[in-house]
Amino acid sequence: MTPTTVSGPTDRAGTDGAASGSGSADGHRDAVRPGDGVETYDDDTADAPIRTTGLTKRFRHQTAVDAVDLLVPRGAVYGFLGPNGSGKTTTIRMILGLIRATSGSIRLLGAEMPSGANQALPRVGALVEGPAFHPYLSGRANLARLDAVDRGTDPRTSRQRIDAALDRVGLLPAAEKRFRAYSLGMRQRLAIANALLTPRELLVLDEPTNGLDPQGTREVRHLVSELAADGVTVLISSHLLSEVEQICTHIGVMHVGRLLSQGSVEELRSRSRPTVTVRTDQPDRALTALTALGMTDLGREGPGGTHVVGPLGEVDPRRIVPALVAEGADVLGFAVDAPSLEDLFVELTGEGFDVSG
Ligand SMILES: Nc1ncnc2c1ncn2[C@@H]1O[C@H](COP(=O)(O)OP(=O)(O)OP(=O)(O)O)[C@@H](O)[C@H]1O
Repeated sequence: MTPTTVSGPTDRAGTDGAASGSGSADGHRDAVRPGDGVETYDDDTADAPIRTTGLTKRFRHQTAVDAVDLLVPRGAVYGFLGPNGSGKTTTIRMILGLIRATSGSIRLLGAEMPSGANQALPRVGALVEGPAFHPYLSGRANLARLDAVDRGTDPRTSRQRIDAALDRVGLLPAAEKRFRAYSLGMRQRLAIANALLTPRELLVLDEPTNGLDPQGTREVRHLVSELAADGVTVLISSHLLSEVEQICTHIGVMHVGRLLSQGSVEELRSRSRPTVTVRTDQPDRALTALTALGMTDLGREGPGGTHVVGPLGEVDPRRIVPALVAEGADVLGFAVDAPSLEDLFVELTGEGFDVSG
């Protein structure tokens, strides 16, 4: 694949033609998607930096992206998640005007894409597949080279902007080191510095932690958090939930071209139902006690059916152990577990995220 960066009004943007059927996604707070599992946002999303409506891309007979209504609110760190091949990169490339949508519409920082590319893209820093860095040039010289070919930037301020970007990603002390001597994390931070050569309202990072070791992943995560704290909206794609979960305010889950779910992390977590597990020698009594509290869908698991398990529902967990004791059920173990986001996604997609990296 050809390495690509979009960092301002490049001549790639928008040259691939307009999205067909591109009705304007107006500022209304409309339903994100009329399907199961996809949330609407309660907050005001009229100025959402990214909003797609019915975004679709077909490659010959394959529908790589299928009617996706993506909504990235201002100030969000939006984790765009899904297994390999689920359509994340294709969606991102359409948003940035790098490929033509088959149908649907895209609003990027208030501009219709790709026709409004010149208006929107200078305010977007993007990392898609990584820029082509020269191994024998220093980090600084590499940025100077890329800055020089970006016709949207002012050459007179180049040095100053490069230093600011290197400083932003913590690479100023290593600015004169050759690129080939950089660690993977440093290389990725340099790529992000390239996307930050001018101030950006929105950063679009496609798999920025791909191939990084845990240290490099932490570096990128830390950098993204800092940028978000400065008010930059971030769309970050990953096939590894665990790599981005802790920095995301919002999450969207892609699966086979469809956006199965999106919403704030809070909303998604609130959808997961905590489960109660009681380990006891008297499971029948435990079942009686829990049923009397109003719990339903209870079952017995474990060796000899000694684990009584069921959803907590509306029951106050502090009432459970006293009720069990009052019923004469010895409590050998008691737990209330909230399912992780990972559990929720397994439920949604029928598969977990690729944990092999
Ligand atoms: N130019 C293309 N021509 C034909 N098929 C394509 C093209 N680009 C992507 N696809 C197909 O579209 C589907 C979605 O690919 P895409 O790269 O968007 O997924 P992804 O979620 O970004 O996965 P990954 O994390 O592996 O990049 C895949 O089945 C891929 O093979």
